[in-house]
Amino acid sequence: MLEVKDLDAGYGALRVLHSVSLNVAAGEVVAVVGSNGAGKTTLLRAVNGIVAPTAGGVEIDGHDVTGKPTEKMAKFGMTHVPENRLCFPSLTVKDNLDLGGWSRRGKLDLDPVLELFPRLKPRLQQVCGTLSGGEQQMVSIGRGLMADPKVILLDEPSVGLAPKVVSEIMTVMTRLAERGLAVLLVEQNVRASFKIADRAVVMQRGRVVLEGKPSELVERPEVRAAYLGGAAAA
Ligand SMILES: Nc1ncnc2c1ncn2[C@@H]1O[C@H](COP(=O)(O)OP(=O)(O)OP(=O)(O)O)[C@@H](O)[C@H]1O
Repeated sequence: MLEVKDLDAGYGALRVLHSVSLNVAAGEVVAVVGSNGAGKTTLLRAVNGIVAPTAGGVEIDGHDVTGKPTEKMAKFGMTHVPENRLCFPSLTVKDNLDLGGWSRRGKLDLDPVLELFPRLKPRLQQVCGTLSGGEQQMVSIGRGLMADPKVILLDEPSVGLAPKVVSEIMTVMTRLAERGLAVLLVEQNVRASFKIADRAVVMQRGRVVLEGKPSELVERPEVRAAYLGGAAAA
């Protein structure tokens, strides 16, 4: 579904991504982990065209979408949930969600989002700024889903959330894959993301250095030392 081939990207003279390749099939969750500054956020931005790739390519379902503007990406079925919980604080939950459906043809349908996040149902008329951090993250993901994407890119959805909410959000990743989406998940929370990911990619200094099933990667001493505090993932 999503194919990233030899992608290079950066900011001005700073080259951040060096020939990054990965793919995500429909119904699969792929986690991208790596230390601060490894280039994970830049990877999602380059895949989504917010940062223009300088080499390499991005395909959705065989269509070349490299560097296309956001509205084109949405039309091809890609949605990006950025790190900073995009939630318009003075708008209601419903208005926030409806805004996410701008690129969609036909009628807006809140039901698939409310089915994933039942907690939002009684809060549809509440303004987003008064929600808890976890609920704001649900709105942010829900907004992305309103476009009815085939591919969803998520940048650290668990950051700053209580463990119970983190596990709720991770369960949603699995449910999205069950609905047939290709899920590309950037996470600092390696333990939580490895529990639900089908495959994982480890990035260092803008390069993919390891790739495999989480169950295989946790056996690697370098992965344990760097990301799991020396112990295997529970
Ligand atoms: N807008 C920008 N302008 C210039 N340099 C940037 C910009 N955004 C990121 N960088 C640089 O790109 C490199 C990779 O940053 P990026 O945010 O992609 O890493 P990351 O792996 O997501 O890190 P973190 O886990 O800390 O969020 C860093 O050296 C960073 O300083």
